[in-house]
Amino acid sequence: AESSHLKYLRECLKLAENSPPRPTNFRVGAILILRRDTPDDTSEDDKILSTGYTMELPGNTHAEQCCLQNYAATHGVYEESVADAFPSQAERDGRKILLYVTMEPCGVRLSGNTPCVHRIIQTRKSQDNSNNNNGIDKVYFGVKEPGTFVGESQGCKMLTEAGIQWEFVGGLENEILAVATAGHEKGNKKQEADERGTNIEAISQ
Ligand SMILES: Nc1nc(=O)c(N)c(NC[C@H](O)[C@H](O)[C@H](O)COP(=O)(O)O)[nH]1
Ligand SMILES: [Zn+2]
Repeated sequence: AESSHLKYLRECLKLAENSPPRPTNFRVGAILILRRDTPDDTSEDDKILSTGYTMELPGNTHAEQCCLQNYAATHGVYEESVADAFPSQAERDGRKILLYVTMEPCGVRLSGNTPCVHRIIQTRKSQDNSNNNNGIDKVYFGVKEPGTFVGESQGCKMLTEAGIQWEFVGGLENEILAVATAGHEKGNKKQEADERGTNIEAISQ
């Protein structure tokens, strides 16, 4: 059977298809989920906490940003303190808070808006500064960010430096890139090679 990781990345890819194609960003989908992150990968008590896709919310918004903002809005908190509304340790019952996203979270954005890695890190700084780390435990993504806009992506490194686990899940790269770059002008052989090339190399933690 297909791994749950690929199952959820396929769900994220479906979300990404709702995103309006633009030459200036990527179409990405994200799902925030509560689940047991067990090696055998089977768990019945998964709970979807929120979803998001690029430009779902007004403005130049990213999938991960919309996912967190949607959760915050439905729980009556500001996005900056979204983690305060995350399930308590008791409610989690040993499950982890995972973020599935079709593309590596951005470490820098050409627009200068807050990168998604910062938003993910922010969830682990709970208001009362207790180190109960009630934030996102791990990020799963299906492609490294291509070099189109920011060159060598820094997202993974920044997550590692912040002590947040991440894992690249192979198998959907071509589909994810095709959706992500639908708004990019075709025929630019250099750009296409660049966008495809970055995902051939293996990604190591
Ligand atoms: N992980 C991720 N989720 C998204 O929803 C999205 N659009 C990107 N895209 C990354 C890319 O680096 C930025 O889109 C460009 O750097 C332009 O920056 P803006 O998006 O205009 O802030 N990356
Ligand atoms: Zn982003």
